[in-house]
Amino acid sequence: MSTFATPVVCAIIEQDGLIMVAQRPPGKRLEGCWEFPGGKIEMDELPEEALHRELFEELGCQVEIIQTGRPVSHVYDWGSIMLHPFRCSLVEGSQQPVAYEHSALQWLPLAELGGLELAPADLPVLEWLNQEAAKAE
Ligand SMILES: Nc1nc2c([nH]c(=O)n2[C@H]2C[C@H](O)[C@@H](COP(=O)(O)OP(=O)(O)OP(=O)(O)O)O2)c(=O)[nH]1
Repeated sequence: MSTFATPVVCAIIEQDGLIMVAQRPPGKRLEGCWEFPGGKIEMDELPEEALHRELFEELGCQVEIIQTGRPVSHVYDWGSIMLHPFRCSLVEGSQQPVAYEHSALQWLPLAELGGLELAPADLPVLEWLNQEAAKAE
């Protein structure tokens, strides 16, 4: 197995106090798990560029970045990823997200995300979101 960690971006899209999560489709790794939409960063692409590209491809929406999180690494049995999380909001006039590539989308309060079967790499991201929410109180 390569020791190179595949760089991945993900967006925590927030709207009206809710967060969007997307369900990974059948036939893909982590099938049925919930994730924050995004995907692999391509060669010669900045994380922010990958984020905008992936969200437009997967959901048809445009976002602006509210806050950049610290990248988290996770080792799966098929390899490692380095996940770059971004808190985002939809830009004014953007299409609402549509599940072009996911099985389902749902908007949930932060407190309910812990009850989902999230992709394991997303647990430290959830921890970060909880820390930021506690700071904002
Ligand atoms: N987009 C996204 N991917 C995540 C998250 N958490 C997590 O472990 N991943 C993993 C799943 C995939 O292995 C990889 C992202 O790959 P991808 O979404 O671009 O493409 P893919 O499903 O075809 O990936 P793969 O089957 O080749 O691993 O990162 C997350 O919150 N969002």
